Amino acid sequence: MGKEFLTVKSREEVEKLIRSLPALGTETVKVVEAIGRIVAEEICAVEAVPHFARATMDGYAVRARDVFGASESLPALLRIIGSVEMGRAPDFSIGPYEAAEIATGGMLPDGADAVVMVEHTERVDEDVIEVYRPVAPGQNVLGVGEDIPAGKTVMGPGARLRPQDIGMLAAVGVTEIKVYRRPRVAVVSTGDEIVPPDTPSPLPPAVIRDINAYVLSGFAEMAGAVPGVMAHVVDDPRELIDTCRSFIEDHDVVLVSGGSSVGVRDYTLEVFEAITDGQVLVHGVAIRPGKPTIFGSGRGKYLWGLPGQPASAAMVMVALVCPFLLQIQGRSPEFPFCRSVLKGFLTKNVPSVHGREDYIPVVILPEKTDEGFVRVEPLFGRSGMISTLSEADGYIVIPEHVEGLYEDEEVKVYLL
Ligand SMILES: Nc1nc2c(c(=O)[nH]1)N[C@H]1C(S)=C(S)[C@@H](COP(=O)(O)OP(=O)(O)OC[C@H]3O[C@@H](n4cnc5c(N)ncnc54)[C@H](O)[C@@H]3O)O[C@H]1N2
Ligand code: MOO
Repeated sequence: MGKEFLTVKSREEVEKLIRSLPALGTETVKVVEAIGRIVAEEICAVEAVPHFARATMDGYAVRARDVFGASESLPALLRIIGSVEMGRAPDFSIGPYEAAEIATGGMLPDGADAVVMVEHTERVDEDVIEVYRPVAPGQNVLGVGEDIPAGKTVMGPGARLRPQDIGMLAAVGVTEIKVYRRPRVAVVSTGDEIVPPDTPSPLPPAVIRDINAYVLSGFAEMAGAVPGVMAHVVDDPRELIDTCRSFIEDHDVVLVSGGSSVGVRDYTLEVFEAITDGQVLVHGVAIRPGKPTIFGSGRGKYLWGLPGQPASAAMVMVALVCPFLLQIQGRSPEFPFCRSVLKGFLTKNVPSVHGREDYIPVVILPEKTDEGFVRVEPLFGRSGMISTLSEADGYIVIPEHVEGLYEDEEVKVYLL
């Protein structure tokens, strides 16, 4: 394969390719350690939650028919026959015109079908209460299986576990769960001009501190991957091949930034061909920034070559690499990647070229329109700048065949 972009693909074509990739595999983990993980099995509730009728208010367990029509002027009189202990099944049952003290979460005694709140009663003496309000059957009670019916599927493959889902699993007694394996991602920055961030000031001339390794690793972690090694190699094909070969041994994915273009010192393509036995699936994508993106796979491992310009590399992460990382974790990804989506109106015209999908950083202005919609200010920084992205709240996407957007046009903002 030559050094030209022989196979520039549309973003949709690359998306289709990514969506066809299998998940890496599964592992069983403790539920308490599973926050953010993607579920790989179906979990059913073996028993109902709760498995007994529980009070949802502090008060008295009663038979609803005994307090029917009760009021301030005509209270119902009930005899107290006991007190429900928390965590224990009552050893008595409620008969006609009887009641038992019960706290929120207590088990309803047999015979009772409702709870009257303590504030709607008055103690007449040791054994008798007056009830001033009626209750309907089931009122102030959580019935058997009302939270989770027995046999219900509580979680299925592809779900991302949030704290509330961990709680659901705890409620049904599931303490271990099969999840998809998280990809381990190594990041390699290339370029003779790149020095580590801890290089003290004043920097020698013609060098810059490594930005991309940190940006790429951070995005990979946001997409659920395990950040692995970060390294820098100079522009030497042998060294890049050796580094990638060694990293791919104990990582699933290697991201290489820089050297993806067609310059004489751009070796990434050669490296990919050597490592993936020629399985370079993508060399060039019709997105801006990010055209010189390379993607290859072989023997269940993946290599991405990203443009060196920091803003370009970051945009390729959100447009393609983060969705890819979700796909191989068994989660059907959204394209592009973001934390959430917001709609708003543009404050300015945004030019775009036909034939490439454009990713443009934006800020959300603090003041809203009269109708309460957010105003979206495009940032026209250059790809070589990191400050634009750091300032941005998110980005907008202009489709491939649209030549720009107008001021006041409605846009979707992908928040980061
Ligand atoms: N004649 C042409 N020149 C360039 C073209 C083109 O089409 N024709 N495309 C430009 C675009 S757009 C991009 S993007 C870059 C892609 O270049 P490479 O992927 O080969 O990346 P490099 O040349 O290695 O680096 C580009 C730029 O980014 C800086 N860089 C690289 N790595 C890092 C890092 N880890 N941290 C911070 N900055 C980094 C590097 O110093 C360069 O300034 O090519 C354009 N040129
Ligand atoms: O194509 Mo470059 O990736 O715009 O910045």
